[in-house]
Amino acid sequence: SGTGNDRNPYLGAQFYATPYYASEITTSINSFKAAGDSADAAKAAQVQSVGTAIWIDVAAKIPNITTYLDDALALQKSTGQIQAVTFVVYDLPDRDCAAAASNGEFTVANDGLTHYKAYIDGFHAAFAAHPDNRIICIIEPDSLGNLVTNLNVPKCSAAANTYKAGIAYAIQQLQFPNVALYLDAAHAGWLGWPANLQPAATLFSQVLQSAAPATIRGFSTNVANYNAFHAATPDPITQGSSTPDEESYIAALTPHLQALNVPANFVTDTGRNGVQGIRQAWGDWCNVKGAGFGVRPTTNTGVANVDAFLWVKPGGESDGTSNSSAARYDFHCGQSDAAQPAPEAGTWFDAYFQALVKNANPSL
Ligand SMILES: O=[N+]([O-])c1ccc(O[C@@H]2O[C@H](CO)[C@@H](O[C@@H]3O[C@H](CO)[C@@H](O[C@@H]4O[C@H](CO)[C@@H](O)[C@H](O)[C@H]4O)[C@H](O)[C@H]3O)[C@H](O)[C@H]2O)cc1
Ligand SMILES: [Mg+2]
Repeated sequence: SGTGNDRNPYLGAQFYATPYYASEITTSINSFKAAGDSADAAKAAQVQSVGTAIWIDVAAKIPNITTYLDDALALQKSTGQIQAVTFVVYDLPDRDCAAAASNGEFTVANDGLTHYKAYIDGFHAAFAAHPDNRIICIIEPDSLGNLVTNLNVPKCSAAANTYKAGIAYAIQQLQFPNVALYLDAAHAGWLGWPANLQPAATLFSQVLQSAAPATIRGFSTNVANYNAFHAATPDPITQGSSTPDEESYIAALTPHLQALNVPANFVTDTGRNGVQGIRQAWGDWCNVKGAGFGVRPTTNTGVANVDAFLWVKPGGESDGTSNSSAARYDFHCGQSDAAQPAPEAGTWFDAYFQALVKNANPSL
């Protein structure tokens, strides 16, 4: 199809490290230094050069796309190395419909699809002006997962058509020779269950048919989650599942996608999966205590149809507030395995970042 979806976009490229994440980390470097912990301060400094995805979670951040692409282009020219820049498209109306922590700015009731299309048009314009960058988009984490398992949640069922139309529009508008798209496929503990697997593949296929002839590179898994890619021994919480890790989930999903002629390449988030056995239940997702940075971004995944391990969720940015009186409080963020006190989703959680550094596996 002559777009960036025809090949692994990360091959031969550096994983672009954003100045923004580096600046957030400076806060924690200073915390380590203030505690006289120079060793961990040095480890934290290493993380400043690890590539993470850039979450465009509000329309006000659309100008950032150009800022980062210009910065990455300058870096390409000065180093002679291609910089793969990964964005997360994350602003659907009634976003995060089965939770409360990451509710977005648009609603279906308030003409959300119109606003969402304008948001996507902002990506289109920025990408059209940057033909020399290597660009990847992770499209709408959790969204289709919610349409597979949470249509019983009124907010999800009411938003279903808007999610599908919005995602199809995004796929159509983000077709460029230098852009690769990965649609979010949740994770092993969410859609890996036999009851969810075929419905997920069918839904992905339907969305792609509505976007045709526009296409994607494949799917992202484990975004903002903690699952092992390859678990030496299954985490107890996965008891009874035939897909106890991301590798087995991807292996199980792939034939369902191939049967529907849907591209079956993947990227998996390893940004917070260095430590297993830390969750009380597989559904626990909020600021899980004991988590550590996982395998650094690489194309050496060991699996032919897994293009790369990425750090999609920037470790250290909160999953959600633990303040039970806050508007966006979600009870998962107040559970026994959730680190507390935690700030609002997306804001810097210094203590959590410090723990990710200490618990990193492989170690920093
Ligand atoms: O034995 N069996 O055969 C069997 C069969 C079916 C079973 O049921 C399955 O159980 C699973 C595990 O509880 C559930 O998975 C959880 O679903 C939640 C949404 O509902 C997800 O939460 C999201 O997480 C995101 C970050 O990942 C956040 O960004 C986002 O804000 C947040 O909302 C959890 O990750 C995810 O782990 C499935 O729905 C459910 O169908 C269970 C057993
Ligand atoms: Mg979230």
